[in-house]
Amino acid sequence: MSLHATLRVPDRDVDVAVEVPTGRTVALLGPNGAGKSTTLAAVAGLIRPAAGEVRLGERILFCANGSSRFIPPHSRGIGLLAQDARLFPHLSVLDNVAFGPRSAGMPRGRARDRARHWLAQVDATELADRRPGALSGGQAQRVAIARALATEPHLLLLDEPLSALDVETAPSVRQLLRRVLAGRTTLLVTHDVLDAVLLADDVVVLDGGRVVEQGPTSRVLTHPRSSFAARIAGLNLVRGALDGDVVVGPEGMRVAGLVDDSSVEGMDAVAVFSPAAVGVYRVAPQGSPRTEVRATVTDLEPHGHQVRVHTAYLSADITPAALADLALTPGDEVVLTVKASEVAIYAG
Ligand SMILES: Nc1ncnc2c1ncn2[C@@H]1O[C@H](COP(=O)(O)OP(=O)(O)OP(=O)(O)O)[C@@H](O)[C@H]1O
Repeated sequence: MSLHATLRVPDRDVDVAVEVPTGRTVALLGPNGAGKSTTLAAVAGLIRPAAGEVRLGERILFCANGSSRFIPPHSRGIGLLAQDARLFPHLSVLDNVAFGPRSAGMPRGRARDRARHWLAQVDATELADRRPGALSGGQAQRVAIARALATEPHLLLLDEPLSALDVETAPSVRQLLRRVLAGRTTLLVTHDVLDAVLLADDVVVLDGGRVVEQGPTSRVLTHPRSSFAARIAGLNLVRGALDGDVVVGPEGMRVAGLVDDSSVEGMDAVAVFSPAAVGVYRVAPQGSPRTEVRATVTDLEPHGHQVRVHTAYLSADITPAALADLALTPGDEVVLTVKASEVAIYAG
């Protein structure tokens, strides 16, 4: 069933429209305070927006446009999975998973059969008799996934489902989610680009309580139009007006590149390029490319086998040997160069 949500929560300055087509997974991405959790909470019915509508299939779950309607969370046909498993400590794993169907009126035996089915789906059959206190974080999250699915919800809401897991456990739970989310209508809040790539068909990027970008995951990450999407995709993005084949960005920064057909002179455009395409120099090199930016190093961080040099607007990846040669530290002035052939320019 598809989700259509338009939500206005003025006291949090959130005003968004989000759609999840039937059987697809949409990731909500964005910086801290962007409005992701607020959007999820409003769809789940945990908060009541001042205006808007939430529709799941043909059913109106919430409406505050003229008429008024508010279906409580437990009657929405929505499964919610939070960061931590939040299992009932006094119930066995089996009864935790059977709890939803039981609450919906299913007889105990059938509810337990259904719970066993879903525990098998998440590779947790052998945990059925344990208490939640005797589970690892990854096991508990598997059980929580089974519990969310056991109610056979029309929509699944996932709020940073892997963020409480350690780095060894997260990949296997991510794989499990990839399996169980296939063909399900799901809205996923995440900070992690891997979750978006591996789990989501489409992404919606929020910033400051507004949708700033949306589209298929692969397009948003290869051709970002928002600085947040560019950052998580590990790309540099300069936004500005197009002047010939140059984007004129903040503080007069000029970045030349290959202009996509859709870009039109004078309109807002973005120049996008990899940090690996950026050269770093103490003094401007002879015969340098047309893009040359003076900048101050703000930070240095390891990045795979390279070092990522951050400045106010751009980042560059250089080898440790080059770093040693340049003897860079934060606060140093550098010249950054980018070849136009490495820069994609398109409408912003
Ligand atoms: N319980 C609350 N009461 C009032 N304002 C809130 C509450 N929770 C969040 N806010 C505010 O609403 C705005 C959106 O926050 P929200 O938690 O939805 O963002 P988020 O994108 O989920 O952020 P994060 O990634 O940090 O979880 C922020 O300005 C935040 O300060």
